[in-house]
Amino acid sequence: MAAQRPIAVLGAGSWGTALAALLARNGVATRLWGRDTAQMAAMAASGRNARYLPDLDLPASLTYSDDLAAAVADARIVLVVTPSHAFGDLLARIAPMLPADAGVVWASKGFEPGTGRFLHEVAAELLGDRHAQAVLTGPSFAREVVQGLPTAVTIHSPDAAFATAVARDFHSPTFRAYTGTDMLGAGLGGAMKNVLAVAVGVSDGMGMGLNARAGLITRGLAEVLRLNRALGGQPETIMGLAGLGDLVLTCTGDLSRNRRLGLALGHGVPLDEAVREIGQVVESLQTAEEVMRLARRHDVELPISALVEKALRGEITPTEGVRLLLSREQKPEFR
Ligand SMILES: NC(=O)C1=CN([C@@H]2O[C@H](COP(=O)(O)OP(=O)(O)OC[C@H]3O[C@@H](n4cnc5c(N)ncnc54)[C@H](OP(=O)(O)O)[C@@H]3O)[C@@H](O)[C@H]2O)C=CC1
Ligand SMILES: O=C(CO)COP(=O)(O)O
Repeated sequence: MAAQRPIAVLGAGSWGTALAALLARNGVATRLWGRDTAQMAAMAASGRNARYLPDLDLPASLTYSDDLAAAVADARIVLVVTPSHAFGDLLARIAPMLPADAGVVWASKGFEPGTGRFLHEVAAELLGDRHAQAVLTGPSFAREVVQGLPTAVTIHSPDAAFATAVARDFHSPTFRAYTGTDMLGAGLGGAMKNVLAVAVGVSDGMGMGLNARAGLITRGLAEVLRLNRALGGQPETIMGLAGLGDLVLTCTGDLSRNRRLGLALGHGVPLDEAVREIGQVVESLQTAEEVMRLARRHDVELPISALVEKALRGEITPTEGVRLLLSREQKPEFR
C-alpha cells in the first residue's frame, strides 16, 4: 500500500505542536516544521517541546523539520499555525512550493497587521483558487489538547467538502471538529475574543467582581455581533464555537495569555513587563488596533474594544478605562 501523504504543520509553538500531536495520535502522518533548527533537533531527540509545552510527551510517530521546502513538498494539507503577524510572509514563501493538489488550513487568530485584512483575505490574494482553504478555530487551549482533554472546535471553508475532509483528520474521541462555511465570522470571532479577554482580565485583576465579568463578556459578545453584522458574517457563527465558545474560554480561563495580560495590567504591572513575563504570542497587542481600524471603517461603535486599544497603547490606565466604561450614557440593550 502507498504511504499516506503527510499533513505539514508550520509553526512549532504551543498550538502548532498541540495540533501536530493530535493529528499524529489520530494516525495521520504528520510533520511539524519550526524555524529554529536547534529547537527542532531537540524536539526530535526528546519527544517534547521544551520551550512551549515542556512537561508534556508528544507522540513518537510525529516527525520534525526545519526545512520549509522539504516539509511542504509532498503534503496533502499544509496547516499554518504561526502568530497572525507572520501569516502573510509565510504563506507567500510556501505558495510556490505547494503541491498542486494541497489544501491550506490555518489555526492562527488575528488580522494582517497594518491593514486589518482578515487572514482568509490574505490567503485568497496569495493562493487564489489554486488551493482549497479553511480555518480551524474555537475554544481550545493547546495544553489541554495535548493532555487529551475533551475539546470542540470548528473548521470553516467556502468549500464544504474540504472542511469535512479536514475535520475527519482532526476528529477523535476527545476532539470534536464541527464544520461551517463562514470564513468571515470564524475569523472575526477568533480575533475579537483576544481583545475582549484583556478587558475581562483587567476587571478581574482589579477585583471588580463576578457581576462585572459576566457583564463584560455579554457586552463584548454584542460588540462582536455588531461588527460581524456590519461586515456580512453569519450571526450563528458568533453564537457558536468560533465566537461565544472561544470568548467564554479566553475571558475566564487562566491558561489564556490575553486574559493574563489583562490580569497583570489590572494588578498594576507595566505592559512591557507583563508581555515579557508571558513570553509567548499575545495576539491582542496587534488585534486591538486592527479591530478598531475595521470598526472605524465601517462606522461601528465598540466601546470595550476601543478602551482596550487605548490601554494597550498606554493612552489610559486600567482605572481610567473602568471609569470611562461606567460613565457611558444609559441606553437600550439591543439596537
Ligand atoms: N496556544 C493556544 O492555545 C492557541 C493558539 N492559537 C493561535 O495560534 C497562533 C500561534 O500561537 P501559539 O502557537 O500559541 O504561539 P506561541 O507563542 O506558543 O508560539 C509561536 C510560534 O510561532 C513561531 N513564529 C513566530 N514568528 C514566526 C515566523 N515569522 N515564522 C515562523 N514561525 C514563527 C515561534 O517561533 P520561535 O519559537 O522561533 O519564536 C513559535 O514557534 C496564534 O495566532 C494564536 O492566537 C489558537 C488557538 C489556541
Ligand atoms: O485561542 C486560544 C484558546 O482558544 C488561546 O488563547 P490565548 O491566545 O489568549 O492564550
